[in-house]
Amino acid sequence: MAPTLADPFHDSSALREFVINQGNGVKGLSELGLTALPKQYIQPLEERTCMSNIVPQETIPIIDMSNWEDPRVAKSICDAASKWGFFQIVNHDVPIEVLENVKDATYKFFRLPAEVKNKYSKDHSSSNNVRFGTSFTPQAEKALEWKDYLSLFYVSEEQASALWPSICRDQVLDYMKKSEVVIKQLLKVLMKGLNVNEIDDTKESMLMGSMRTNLNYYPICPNPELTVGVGRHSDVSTLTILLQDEIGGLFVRENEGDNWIHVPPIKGSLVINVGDALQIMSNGRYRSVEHRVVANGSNNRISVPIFVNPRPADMIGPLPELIANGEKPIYKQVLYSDYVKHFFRKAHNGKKTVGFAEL
Ligand SMILES: COc1cc(/C=C/C(=O)SCCNC(=O)CCNC(=O)[C@H](O)C(C)(C)COP(=O)(O)OP(=O)(O)OC[C@H]2O[C@@H](n3cnc4c(N)ncnc43)[C@H](O)[C@@H]2OP(=O)(O)O)ccc1O
Ligand SMILES: O=C(O)CCC(=O)C(=O)O
Ligand SMILES: [Fe+2]
Repeated sequence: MAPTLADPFHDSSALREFVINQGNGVKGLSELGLTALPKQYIQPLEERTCMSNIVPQETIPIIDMSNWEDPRVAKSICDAASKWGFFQIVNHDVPIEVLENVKDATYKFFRLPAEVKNKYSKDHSSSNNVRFGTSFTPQAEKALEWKDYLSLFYVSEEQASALWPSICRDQVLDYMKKSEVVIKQLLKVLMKGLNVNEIDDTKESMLMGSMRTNLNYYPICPNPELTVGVGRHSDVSTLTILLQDEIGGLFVRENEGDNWIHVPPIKGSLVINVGDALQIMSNGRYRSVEHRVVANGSNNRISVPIFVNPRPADMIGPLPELIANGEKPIYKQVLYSDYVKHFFRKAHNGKKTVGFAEL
């Protein structure tokens, strides 16, 4: 039964019950028509987005992928990965219908009744490879985040057929499959920029041996200025390929300072960012940069990142080619699954995860 509107979630166990245990998520909270944000979502002042720190005149690079092998295009990709850690690509090979279909499928999944979505929650899912959840790591967070998600770890078509929700399975598989071409193009260019001219099977596994797609849903929020959609973090991936809708709200940190730059939605584009695994493998030459998502008081927003990762059992560290060239390693070898577990066991705290691999 839904709680009444007069201070319905003063008691945190009632909030947990409604949002997490019953699978209503923040979408369910939003649809109750609350007039004030429950206190559990109020972020400390320093974590809220302050408009005076937004630099409206700055923008991350927009790169046309139609001539990706042209040395000037390749240079702009490597420069963007070193300077910004973020860029948008246009004229890539992922068909627009594939992108529209996965966005439609995302809405369809989140419109399912709570009890159906809840079959995929941490407590009910038959596999760790499919997880419906809310916030980031609710058990470790002092303040919750205003986001629900479905996370799908790809093992095989057979496993996806058996375990993934049928309402979005084919559209997510198609998006992942069609994105592989551009992922390989980007990795080829980025490796060449490090003088790594051959990507053999071992290297390919380390760069893109496992993939996870998240469907993110950020519902309308009663007091968006008091909370966040996603707190400051860097991704633990090699690369992230992010599809966002037309609403906007993703911000990227500029040069480790206090300034944040908006990533404007561009129809048909994909946002690319370097993750911690590539920062570590490139010995810091490519940067995984902090980003965050604001909450929105007027519109629901969705995004669909594909996290391109090493395999959980891979040891990652600075690439041997860089060290053989006389470069001093700044990271040690770490087991990727240890790195990921470290990330998920604590609340979002900016760039601190990479400290786990520092020498
Ligand atoms: C959710 O909001 C997010 C997510 C993000 C994500 C950013 C990324 O870069 S995701 C890419 C992560 N890497 C991978 O997908 C590699 C593949 N990972 C795995 O196969 C496994 O998770 C493992 C690393 C091998 C660990 O397996 P296992 O030993 O069986 O342990 P698990 O129970 O699977 O997980 C350990 C611990 O982490 C939590 N966790 C794992 N995956 C997720 C997930 N996708 N979403 C949420 N939480 C996850 C899990 O709950 C476990 O915690 P316990 O408390 O149960 O110990 C960026 C920003 C966001 O807001
Ligand atoms: O929704 C977005 O724009 C970004 C989400 C994000 O940073 C993530 O899921 O890691
Ligand atoms: Fe992210």
